[in-house]
Amino acid sequence: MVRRWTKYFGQDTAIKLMTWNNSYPSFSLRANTGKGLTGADLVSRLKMLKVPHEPSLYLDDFVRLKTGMQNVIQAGLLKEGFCAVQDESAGLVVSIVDPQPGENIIDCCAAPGGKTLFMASRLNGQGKLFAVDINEGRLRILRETAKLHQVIDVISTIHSDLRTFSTDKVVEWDKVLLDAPCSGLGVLSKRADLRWNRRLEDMEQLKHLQDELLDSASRLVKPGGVLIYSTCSIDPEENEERIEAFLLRHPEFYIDPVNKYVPENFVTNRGFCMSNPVKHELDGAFAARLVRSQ
Ligand SMILES: C[S@@+](CC[C@H](N)C(=O)[O-])C[C@H]1O[C@@H](n2cnc3c(N)ncnc32)[C@H](O)[C@@H]1O
Repeated sequence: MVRRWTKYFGQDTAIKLMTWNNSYPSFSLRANTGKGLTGADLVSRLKMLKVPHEPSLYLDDFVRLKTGMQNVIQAGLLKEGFCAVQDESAGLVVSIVDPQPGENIIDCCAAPGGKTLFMASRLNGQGKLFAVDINEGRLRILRETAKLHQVIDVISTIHSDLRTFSTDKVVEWDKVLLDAPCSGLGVLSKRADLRWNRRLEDMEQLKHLQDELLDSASRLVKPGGVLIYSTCSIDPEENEERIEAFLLRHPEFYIDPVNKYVPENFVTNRGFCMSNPVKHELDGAFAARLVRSQ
C-alpha cells in the first residue's frame, strides 16, 4: 500500500495520507430532509446537547463533529431518524447524481443505503428509486432505515446479483448509480481493519468485478440517461482506469464533467470528482458522471 501511494501520489502525500489515517476520525451528520428537517434544525439540537460541531463547507444540511458522537447516539438522534451519519464525500456523490422529483433512478449496489436514503429524500415523494444489492441482510437494514427516515414510499428493494438482474432488462432508467464494491482505501481512518486485510490479489479481483458491474449497470441506462460510477477508494486503478477502460468498451457513453455539481476544488482535469483526505479533510472517494448518447 505504501509503495502504491508513493508511486501514484509521491512520498510527501503518501506520508500525509498515512498520518491522516492514523489520526482520530471525524464524522459528519446529515439532517434528514425526508422528514422535513433542515441543517438549522440539526444545529439547534446539537447546540442543546452541547456537541461541538461546524457546518459543512460543501453541502447544505451536513455538519461535522470531531467529538460528541456518543452524546448524539445517547440522545436518540439516529434512532428517531432525525439525522444520519454520512461522510460529506458520500454526499458529494449524491450531488453528482442530482436526483430530481419525478425521476426513475436505480442504485445498483445500494446496501446498507447511505446514498439511497439521501437520494430518496431529494425526490420529495415524487419518482421512484430501485435499490439493488446481492446481500439480503444489508438490504433489510436499508428498508428499516428507509421506514425510519420516512422515505420508504419511493423505494423498492431488489435482492439480486446486478450481473444477472441486468441481462433481461429493458433500458429504462433516467439515472443509474453504481457505488461499486472497492478496496476502501479512501476510508482507512474509519476502517482500521482494512489496512491489515487488503492484499494485492484482492485489487485484481475487485477491478475485474468493477468492470463487470459497470458493463451491467450501463445496460440499464436509457438513451440520454446518466450513469454515475463511484468508489470510496483513492486508487487510480479502481477509479480513472476503470472509466477509461469502460469508455473504450462503450463508445456510446461520454464524460459529463462534474463542475456543475460539486465545488471546483474536487474536480479533476478529466472532469471526475475526487475527494482526498489530505486536501479536503474528508474520506477519500471518486465519482464519474457519464451520459449515454441517443
Ligand atoms: C460500497 S458498498 C455500497 C454502499 C452503499 N451504496 C451506501 O451508500 O450505503 C457495495 C455494495 O455492493 C454490493 N455488491 C457486491 N457485489 C454485487 C453484485 N454482484 N450485485 C449487486 N450488489 C453487489 C455489496 O453487497 C455492497 O452492499
